[in-house]
Amino acid sequence: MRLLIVGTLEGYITAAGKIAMKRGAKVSHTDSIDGALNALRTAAGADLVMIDVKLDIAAFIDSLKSERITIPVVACGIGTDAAAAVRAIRAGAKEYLPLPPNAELIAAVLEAVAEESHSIVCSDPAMLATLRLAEQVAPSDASVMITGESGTGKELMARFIHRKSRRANEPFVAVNCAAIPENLLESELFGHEKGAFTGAVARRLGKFEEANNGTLLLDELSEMHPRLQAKLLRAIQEKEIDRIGSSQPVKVNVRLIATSNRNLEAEVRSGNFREDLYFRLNVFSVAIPSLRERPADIPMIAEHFLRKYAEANGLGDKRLTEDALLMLKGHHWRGNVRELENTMHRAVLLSRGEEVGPEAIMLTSKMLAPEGSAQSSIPADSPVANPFAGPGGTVPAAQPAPQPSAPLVVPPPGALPTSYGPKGGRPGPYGMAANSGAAAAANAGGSGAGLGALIGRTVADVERDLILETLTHCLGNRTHAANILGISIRTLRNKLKQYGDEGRNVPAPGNDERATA
Ligand SMILES: Nc1ncnc2c1ncn2[C@@H]1O[C@H](COP(=O)(O)OP(=O)(O)OP(=O)(O)O)[C@@H](O)[C@H]1O
Repeated sequence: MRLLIVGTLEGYITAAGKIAMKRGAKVSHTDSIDGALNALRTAAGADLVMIDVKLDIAAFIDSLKSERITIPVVACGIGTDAAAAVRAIRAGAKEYLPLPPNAELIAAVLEAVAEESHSIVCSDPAMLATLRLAEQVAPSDASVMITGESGTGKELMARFIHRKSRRANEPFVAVNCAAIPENLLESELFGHEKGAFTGAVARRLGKFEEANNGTLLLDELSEMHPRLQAKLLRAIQEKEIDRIGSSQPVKVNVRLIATSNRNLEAEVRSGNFREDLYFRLNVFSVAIPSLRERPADIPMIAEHFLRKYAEANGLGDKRLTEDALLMLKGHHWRGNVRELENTMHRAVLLSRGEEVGPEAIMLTSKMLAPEGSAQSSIPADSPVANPFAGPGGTVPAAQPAPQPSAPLVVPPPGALPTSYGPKGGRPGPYGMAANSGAAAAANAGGSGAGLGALIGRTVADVERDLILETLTHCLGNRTHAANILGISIRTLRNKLKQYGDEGRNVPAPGNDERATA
């Protein structure tokens, strides 16, 4: 969940931001409406805007509409100013939150948005069986290892488990171990005391303490340096952490979920990953099948993103033709759901009228992930490809897969009293801080128009241009560029390092990315 705070919130920015971060949100801030529009147009994006009621909310919402950016806007002001609240709601704000910020109210708004943006759309028996397994283990405090190819929905699954757990009302905190350099990751996880190292100007709590009583997701754990693996193991065993520069251990109560798109057993065998840590984290193993292994999900997920991006871009209803559907079903989805999402986003922008045919479907993965690269699949015969196998085979066997039935949208479990029963409404109207339609269309159109000009160039050459162009388009924001490209941030960083070493001009990280908590 990305929250953008706009304006001064009467001096309560820090308080509101802290509450939101405790609930797992990534918070960024800008002073003005122009700054907010810039952030939403370009790299940073957001899932929710909290705006000071004193700013011109009507003008802001008009600009969003005219640029076809769909995002929920919540106005914030001093509680007693009823007239301002009415004005804000009339201008199009979804809610009015009184200041000083109230933790429960902010949590409720974040949950409502998350409910829309973290739905798992599925109908394939393989995925339904995996979900049932995740639901079974969620209420326990056991550590869970979620494996699966890049972009299969591992983080989504981690959130699902958290929301189905007894910790659902406590923070969900995610750390991407691949995105943070090793020397910063230690302080990110365990925190530091003032003066612990140059630049440590104040005490900072780490993610373990932030996630206290809740769930900590260690994303792309396989990338963690062995020295930190040892410290992590101690934290798990002793249930306490040591902030850098402190000799006073701090007790923590955290449920750990780890993800990896590498075969961690192979990493253990090759000595890159500690076996004891692997067994500590892999008490229960949930392997998400790739899209290729759950073909029945493809039409549903494609339709889901078609609706989402048509709505985000202010376009009318769209539907896929049979030919387009066949094309999607037959594709080898390297970037998995994320690649399918980007494909449907492009299709929405390229198609005219209600029907989306094959001409609007631009499949790019072959250019992005050569065989054998870090992005490529966990082999189907790998132990981690089996959803039901934990270390030592201790995991209860899965129930027989249900028969395919009506398509299901699995909302976050907090919203779901029983199992993953069908949900009436259309999935996910929120959660798409889409770029402006015009910019994205120009982008998509550009890549389509120049295909002839690519002949004669090497794949590596084209890949480099695509990556650097996308990064420039995203004003240097690595996370956003990786999302658009359908590759992991680790792969993007490796590529950028290579281009830098080759003397290419690599855009610096964007301001918003640096500012994002
Ligand atoms: N079943 C699904 N229904 C709807 N959206 C999905 C589904 N699975 C994945 N997504 C979407 O695809 C994108 C990638 O999902 P997510 O980040 O959870 O994958 P991941 O496996 O953690 O990725 P990575 O390997 O890069 O860390 C997200 O935008 C997510 O919302």
